[in-house]
Amino acid sequence: MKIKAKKHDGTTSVARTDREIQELKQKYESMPLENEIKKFVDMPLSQKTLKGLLDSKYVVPTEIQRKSILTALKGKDVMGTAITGSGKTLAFLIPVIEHLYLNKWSRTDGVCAIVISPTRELAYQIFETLKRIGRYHDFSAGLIIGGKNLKFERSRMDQCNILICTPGRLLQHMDENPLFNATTIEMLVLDEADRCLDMGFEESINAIVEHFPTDRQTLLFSATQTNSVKDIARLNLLDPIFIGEKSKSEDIIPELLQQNYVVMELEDKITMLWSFIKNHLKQKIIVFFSSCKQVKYIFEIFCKLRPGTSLLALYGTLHQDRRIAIYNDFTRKSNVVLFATDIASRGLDFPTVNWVVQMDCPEDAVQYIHRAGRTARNKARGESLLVLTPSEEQGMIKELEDKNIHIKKIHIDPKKLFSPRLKIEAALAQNTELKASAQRAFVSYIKSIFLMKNKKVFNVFKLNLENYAKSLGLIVTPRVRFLERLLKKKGSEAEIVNESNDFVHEDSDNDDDFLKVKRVDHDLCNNLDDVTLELPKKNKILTKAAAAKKAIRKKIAPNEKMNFDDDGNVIIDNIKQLRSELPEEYENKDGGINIEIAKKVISQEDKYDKERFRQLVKQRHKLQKEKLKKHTDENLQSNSAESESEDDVDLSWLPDPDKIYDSNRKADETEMSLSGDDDSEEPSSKKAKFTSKLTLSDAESIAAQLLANTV
Ligand SMILES: Nc1ncnc2c1ncn2[C@@H]1O[C@H](COP(=O)(O)OP(=O)(O)OP(=O)(O)O)[C@@H](O)[C@H]1O
Repeated sequence: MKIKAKKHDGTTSVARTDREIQELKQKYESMPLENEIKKFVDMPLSQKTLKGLLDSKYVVPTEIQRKSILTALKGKDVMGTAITGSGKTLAFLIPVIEHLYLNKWSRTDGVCAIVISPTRELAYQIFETLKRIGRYHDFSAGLIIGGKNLKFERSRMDQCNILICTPGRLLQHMDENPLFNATTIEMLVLDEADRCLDMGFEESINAIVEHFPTDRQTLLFSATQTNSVKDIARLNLLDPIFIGEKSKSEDIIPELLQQNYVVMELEDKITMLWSFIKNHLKQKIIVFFSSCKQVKYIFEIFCKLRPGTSLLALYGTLHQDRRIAIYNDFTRKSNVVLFATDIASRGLDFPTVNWVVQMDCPEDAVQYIHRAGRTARNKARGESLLVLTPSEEQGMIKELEDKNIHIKKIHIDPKKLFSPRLKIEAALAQNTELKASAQRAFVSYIKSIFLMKNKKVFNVFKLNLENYAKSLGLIVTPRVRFLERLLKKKGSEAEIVNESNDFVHEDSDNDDDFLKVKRVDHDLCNNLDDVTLELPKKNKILTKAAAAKKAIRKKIAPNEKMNFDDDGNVIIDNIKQLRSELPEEYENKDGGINIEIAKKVISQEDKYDKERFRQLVKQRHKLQKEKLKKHTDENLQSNSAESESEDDVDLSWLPDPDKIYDSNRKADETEMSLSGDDDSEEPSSKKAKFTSKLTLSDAESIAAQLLANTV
């Protein structure tokens, strides 16, 4: 009975799914108009999707969702632009889920949709949203980002129906993973499309798109526009539908975002930031800097000074797991300050951020919009503060106004500023690592300014480096070697400024490799998404193998050691001359190593080596024998001399030795027989002095000597 019920249930569920799919397809043919849609339930969406949306408290679609979901469900290509925080993620995730559902995609069918995001954090965030709204569906999804276990991803990738990836990592899998089959892909989504399509990811995206079928559906979303015509051609978009307006400022800046800027000298920025944090202890704040090293240093020093609120830091050189942990930590907390580089500027949706502070002037208006857009999301209030130096003010404000971004200048009450300078100096005096970190931050900021494109805004020679160093707690201004070298080479500041136009900043520990092409082409690097390609070649370390190869290539004969005698003639070592002919022949040949010949050479040389060793052993034995013979001859001579002297002396008056030594005779004989074969090098007379049992002849010779002395 139970089994029957199960079977019965299963059959109905399949039938119900089929029926729902049929109904949805019919609805697609007569899509409701945009203004008829008040809630998600008014859209032709599957029950499972609607349930997922409802669970996540998404009831009323935002404008971009209303427009683009309906268009995308019809299978059209979409280029969607809407202000930051307006809900673009759901605008593409819902059509993706529905496409899989309507086409009855199952786990065994392979990858159907790929969503590409320029940063790992954003990919992670999209993946989390997908998990929430797609929880009632049976598809599988995978997060493919750099810094994660490549092997694990590789083994699971072909079982995923939806992949959320960063471009570099996706390309790596496409190139190296035989399990990955791109021909099944029916949908491609680029989130932050303008960033994905700019020169940093250009080649990666081109290479990725090449693998995909051309009849796929493509959805592009961003808060800022792409170079549309060129990109449409690159991505093979087919009559794309443009959604979103581009000209008015209210279309790119959230309504409830209050935008301010303040002008101050570079050396006052730290004081301002410290005071700002102290005055906003109960708020959630993101502070943007232009380089990892600045973020790292400010985070370290402010942690030491304990401002009285939680501090976090997010930058690209952190380990991926740490990055995700910090992301989650900041999402969860409400009174917290996050110091970040621009990896946090695009797409990240941190709830209820009160303030965005841009400590370093953004590269351009687009970067300004994305940074500022981390607050005032989805019709919430938020404030942004841009900090400019006097030399940056005019150029940057003009650039923003050109994009219809109107921003209010404010002045900070000097009474509200508390300088942490003395505390910072004291902390640096005690901690050399912190001091080194400050020096790195100093240099990386100078580099960032030097490499910025817009020279009307950024001019490194207008900075007061000495005062800036002091504001970081550095008594001595660090040397900026690359500037010194360039000044020496070029002669004038103006020329240097022009030269730096083609490059932008990237962190580096080494002053020598600071010039890097803006935003590396990611297919060239293995799995990272924010690495840069170096232009000048580094001084290569010359390995022994490389030196040997060079010598062979240039036909340089290696040196040979020669020994000379006192007359200046070469000493020829006969043993060393023993060599087989094969190696000589082999050495004279050009070209690489032939393993087979090399083996033969080794075995031949081995024979000669053994022969050489045998001869050496023979020589040694011969020498030992000669030495022994010489020694025995000497002993014999001394014994015969003794016996001659015995004959000359009259010993008849002495007592009979046989009687005296009779008792010991046996032992003496034994002793003699043992020592008789002894080939030790000590003369027997000397040895007798040290033994208590003397031989007969020794005892007699001693007695004779004693007698001679007494006479
Ligand atoms: N229909 C909706 N109802 C309620 N909240 C929504 C709805 N759609 C999106 N949101 C919420 O709005 C916030 C912003 O959404 P999302 O991150 O998708 O914006 P975005 O347009 O992609 O922003 P960005 O341009 O910065 O990437 C999120 O917290 C999301 O949960």
